[in-house]
Amino acid sequence: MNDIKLAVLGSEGVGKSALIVRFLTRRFIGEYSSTSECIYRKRLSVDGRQLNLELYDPCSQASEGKSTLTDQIHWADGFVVVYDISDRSSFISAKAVVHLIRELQLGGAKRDADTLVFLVGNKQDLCHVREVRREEGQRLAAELRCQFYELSAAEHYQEVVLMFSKMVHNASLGGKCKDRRRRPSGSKSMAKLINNVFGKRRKSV
Ligand SMILES: Nc1nc2c(ncn2[C@@H]2O[C@H](COP(=O)(O)OP(=O)(O)OP(=O)(O)O)[C@@H](O)[C@H]2O)c(=O)[nH]1
Repeated sequence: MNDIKLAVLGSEGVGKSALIVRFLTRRFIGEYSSTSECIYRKRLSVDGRQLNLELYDPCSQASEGKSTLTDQIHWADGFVVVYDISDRSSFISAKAVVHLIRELQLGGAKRDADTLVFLVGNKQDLCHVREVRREEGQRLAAELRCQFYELSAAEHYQEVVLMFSKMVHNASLGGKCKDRRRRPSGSKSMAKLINNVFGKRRKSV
């Protein structure tokens, strides 16, 4: 069975956990406990093939033994790089992350690399306080050779599932799945994912 490793990256509070939880549980839950980075696992069937999906959710807070962004990029097959459309600084961070992915991929001769980086503008429901125009996201994605999505983990279940499904599909093509790489850190089961919910104290939007 093949493993697909996806990293969901982006600056603090952009909604990385929210997107992952939406995809894995169908639910949007306002607050998440994530004091440590983690990997969630899901078994999927794609085009009749059984796949083990590993989804890496970094924790933005500094913690001892935390993997570096470079470790995370080396580990993953595909990347969902998230920014918050109501926070321009998160857009600038997302751009830097995609640049780093491209830089580290240069030596790696990864095939199909263009299809394995998605730029995602999250929190589309906050368009009344938007700081990043959709066209800017589209332009950046074109410049960086990424696929672009603008959506809302809070309001768009189908879009979130479609986005992750497309990434899984892309990563499953062409023998992209790597076998043994160092895991960025610990892993978590679905039970732990559920346990994380409600634990984190954070300002709601
Ligand atoms: N309005 C709105 N709020 C969202 C959306 N997605 C996430 N949030 C909120 O944004 C805050 C941060 O969400 P998280 O999923 O914890 O963000 P994160 O990127 O995992 O944050 P770190 O783990 O600190 O890096 C929470 O209060 C969420 O409820 C969205 O689509 N719309």
